[in-house]
Amino acid sequence: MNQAPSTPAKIELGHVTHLYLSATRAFMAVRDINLRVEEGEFICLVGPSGCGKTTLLSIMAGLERPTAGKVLIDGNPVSGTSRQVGYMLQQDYLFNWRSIEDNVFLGLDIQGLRTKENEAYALHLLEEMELIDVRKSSPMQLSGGMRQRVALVRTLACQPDVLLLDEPFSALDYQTKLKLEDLIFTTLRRHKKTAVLVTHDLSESIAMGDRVYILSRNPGRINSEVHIPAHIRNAIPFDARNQDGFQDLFHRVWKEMEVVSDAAKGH
Ligand SMILES: Nc1ncnc2c1ncn2[C@@H]1O[C@H](COP(=O)(O)OP(=O)(O)OP(=O)(O)O)[C@@H](O)[C@H]1O
Repeated sequence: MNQAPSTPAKIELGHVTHLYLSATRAFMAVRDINLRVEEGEFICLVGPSGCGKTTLLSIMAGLERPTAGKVLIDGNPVSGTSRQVGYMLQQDYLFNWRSIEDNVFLGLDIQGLRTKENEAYALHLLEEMELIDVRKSSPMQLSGGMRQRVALVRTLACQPDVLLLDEPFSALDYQTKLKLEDLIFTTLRRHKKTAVLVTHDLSESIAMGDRVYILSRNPGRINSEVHIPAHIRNAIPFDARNQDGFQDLFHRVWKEMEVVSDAAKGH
């Protein structure tokens, strides 16, 4: 992770500004965002509602083209969606009339990647996620946590290098969320993925991330960046929360959030 600055970052945003334009107004969602995510890093974006977290993920995914600034993956400009980047959302978007396996294979079909080899890889992922026994079931028969695991398998089956995760745990009960955090963390590490997680849960951001960016809003800007020490970032999220220094980091991020939230209210 300590690469020379000349090495292209896995993801780089340089002076990114984005305006949403409508017939009557131009709204600046984010302004002058600079960030670098190295290969294999896991970074988290936190900040008050409306600070532009989802906008930044959409820009990284190539779904939105920024009004100004550069967006690079491996040093190459992002000009649209690519199979190199996987996107996972709070909602799982599974089709209830298709089996779990067929939902996963559909992801491969859409990307034009349906080969015997990739099907076998998808089944291997279903096995890793302890879903192989339910592969012929309908998503309707699964719990919320299982459905999110299927959504993750569908994303990983296309073998993206980069995973963009937009509040993937927020619709789950607390226990399921903690288990899924651990599973996703270990899976992404094992497969050496680069990840960007958007979350409102500060504890989750510290437990999962190598670094946490705290954004302010109106317009969205990076307010600060917190580096998570190795003994916390290398522990699985559940254990990370019990490591020395975790509470201090939580207070630090909490205080930063208060600053940006007060600023947004005009205090
Ligand atoms: N398509 C759009 N058209 C106009 N404004 C938009 C559009 N999408 C987002 N916005 C505005 O841009 C700002 C940033 O939105 P965004 O969804 O990126 O924030 P967020 O930090 O992800 O919010 P939340 O935490 O509530 O999900 C908000 O003020 C939002 O209302």
